[in-house]
Amino acid sequence: MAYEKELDIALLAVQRATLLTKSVYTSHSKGTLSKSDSSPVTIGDFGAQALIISSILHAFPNDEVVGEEDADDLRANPSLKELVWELVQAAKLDDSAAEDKIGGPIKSAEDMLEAIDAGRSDGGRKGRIWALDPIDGTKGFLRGGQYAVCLALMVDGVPTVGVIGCPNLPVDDKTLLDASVGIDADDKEGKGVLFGAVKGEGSTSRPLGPGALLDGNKISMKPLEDISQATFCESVEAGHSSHGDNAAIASKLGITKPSVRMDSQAKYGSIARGAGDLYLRLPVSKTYEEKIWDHAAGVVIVEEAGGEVTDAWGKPLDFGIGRTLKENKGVVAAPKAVFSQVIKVVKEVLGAKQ
Ligand SMILES: Nc1ncnc2c1ncn2[C@@H]1O[C@H](COP(=O)(O)O)[C@@H](OP(=O)(O)O)[C@H]1O
Ligand SMILES: [Mg+2]
Ligand SMILES: [Mg+2]
Ligand SMILES: [Mg+2]
Repeated sequence: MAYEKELDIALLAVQRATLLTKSVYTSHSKGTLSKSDSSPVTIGDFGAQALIISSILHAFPNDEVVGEEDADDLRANPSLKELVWELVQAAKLDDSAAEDKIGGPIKSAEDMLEAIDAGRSDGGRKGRIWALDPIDGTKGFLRGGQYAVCLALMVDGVPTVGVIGCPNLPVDDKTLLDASVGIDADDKEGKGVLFGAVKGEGSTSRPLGPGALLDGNKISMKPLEDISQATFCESVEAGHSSHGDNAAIASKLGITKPSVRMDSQAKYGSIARGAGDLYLRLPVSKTYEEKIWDHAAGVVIVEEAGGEVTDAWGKPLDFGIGRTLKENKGVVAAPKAVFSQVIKVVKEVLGAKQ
């Protein structure tokens, strides 16, 4: 299989990072800071970014990484740095051969900061660049909702390998989406899924536990004969995606089921395994640029499960122009068979607002 080693390392790296995020999820103190754009970041985000970048650079020392976070706040705040360092030291895979493949423990707190800062690549159209979202859906993570640890390898600007770890999603691929999946989520018995995909090779899911070492189950989007029967998902946060526009689109498509709101790229994983059908992310702000790490992994997983993903105007997402998708607005994902029907209505709704 193409990119077998990359997928293997990415699965193990995400697996290990979720050990850390799960311990923060259930802890009272999440060390939350507010970033310059006033979005939240926690000790879980920093710790997961350190672990994953150190895994990737151990296996592929010449690759670049575009990571969401940087270590400035930790360098300025020694006690916060110490908290993250304790978490990072505690996150270890049970299987020692697997742990060795991703380089074993990080050696020192300074190495940890350097690993976090190795995510400062500007991205681009040439070569091998990983896009990393150490915790996607940080607001969900803080609220007790869904969140995801997301990693993708882009080759010459094209998302080629994608891995998403969702500690709070039901492990069973057959669990259909309803409102309960998105709210009051936990990682108890029967929860935790690891999605993986390689371009041209299909998408899989497996249990997030020690499951990174098992073969994945093939997943695919649900065949949808009648679009009015579709279940669509969208962000919980109304500031991230326009609930009003999404609802207008659903209604024009004849969809009567209420939307399923959930945080993070758990939405991409869910529709890829047929638990829901459509993902609508209609822009709220005219100036916001979607970040490549919020979509790269999800796009490979949905495309390889039989879906199509474009922006809200039907334009292909361009991951090769830097850290953001600045030439795109919004995101729409749907099964190939109904994609043109969906995008036509999305354009009508957006066009009416111009
Ligand atoms: N105005 C905005 N429009 C769209 N997305 C936004 C946004 N502000 C923040 N985001 C992004 O929305 C992501 C979460 O998406 P969702 O709503 O689907 O859970 C955040 O990822 P992080 O949580 O990794 O910061 C953040 O990058
Ligand atoms: Mg963030
Ligand atoms: Mg994100
Ligand atoms: Mg994030």
